[in-house]
Amino acid sequence: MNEYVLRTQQLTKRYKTQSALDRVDMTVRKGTIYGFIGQNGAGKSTLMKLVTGLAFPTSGSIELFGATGGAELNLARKRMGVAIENPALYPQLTAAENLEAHRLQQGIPGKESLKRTLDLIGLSGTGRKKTKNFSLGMKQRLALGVALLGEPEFLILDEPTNGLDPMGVVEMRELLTRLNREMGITILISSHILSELHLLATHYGIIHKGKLLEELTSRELQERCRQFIHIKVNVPERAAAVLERELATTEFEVTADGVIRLYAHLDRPADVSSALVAGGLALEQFMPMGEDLESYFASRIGGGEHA
Ligand SMILES: Nc1ncnc2c1ncn2[C@@H]1O[C@H](COP(=O)(O)OP(=O)(O)OP(=O)(O)O)[C@@H](O)[C@H]1O
Repeated sequence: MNEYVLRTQQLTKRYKTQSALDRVDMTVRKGTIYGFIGQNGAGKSTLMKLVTGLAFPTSGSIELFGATGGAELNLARKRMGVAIENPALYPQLTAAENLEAHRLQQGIPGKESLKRTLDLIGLSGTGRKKTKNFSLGMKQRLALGVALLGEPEFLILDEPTNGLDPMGVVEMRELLTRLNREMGITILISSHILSELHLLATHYGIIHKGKLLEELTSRELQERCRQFIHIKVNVPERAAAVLERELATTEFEVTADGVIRLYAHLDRPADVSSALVAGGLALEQFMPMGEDLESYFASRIGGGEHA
């Protein structure tokens, strides 16, 4: 899919001497869920504020639905729903009353959007319960509801899973997945925890100290975090033949230095080593390896320190 919802070019924001965003080229394609990952202070909120018009760039450009500036860009912003930082929820009001207050503030016609939105965010059963008595997960979903009132094509969500318990994270993930798959809404979502966006995001951008270090698809991330058994033997070609013949697998690769990475039989390491030894091979190294998501993230931003 090559239609862009958002593209930034060399987008830069400086606060006095502090550089919050440094020449960021970001691309969000239509229909995707873009996970924007970075530690606290990395620049995630700053980018979102620039895109939504809550702050102005020092330099660089923003293209939203093909619009690049002035009135055209402001018009394009109307196709966007936004939840950045703490949402302005009124604690004394119910979920429906909160939505109604925001509907009026945003000038969205028609009350019918209230019921539809409440159903969508799973809060239609909360009746007279005041928002102050909601769980954090419910408050986050209500904030999402506010962003959904204007039936946006593009949602920008700043850390909507922040502070949620694992169940809350799953609920938010399911809801966002539904919005994306069933309603075709493109989503830009930030988090400082990569694994929270796992199973949700289709694309990732990793930001560190204001610089976008990398953009990659979830498939590329999966490949990079793939688990394998690292095998070093005296005769790699014979080991390859043993794996194919005795363990009926071709899911391995032999690296240039003769190390085998076996991606299958990860749950049966004893069977693998026995087969190799029975094939007359001497095992020099044999260990499970691979990065998990968080260590991949740490290795990327660790590298960024020296960039
Ligand atoms: N209004 C401001 N004035 C001065 N510096 C700011 C301002 N807003 C942000 N910054 C600085 O810009 C940098 C990026 O901040 P930003 O809020 O974008 O990070 P973030 O990735 O969203 O992190 P967090 O999750 O903590 O919000 C930080 O160093 C921050 O201190």
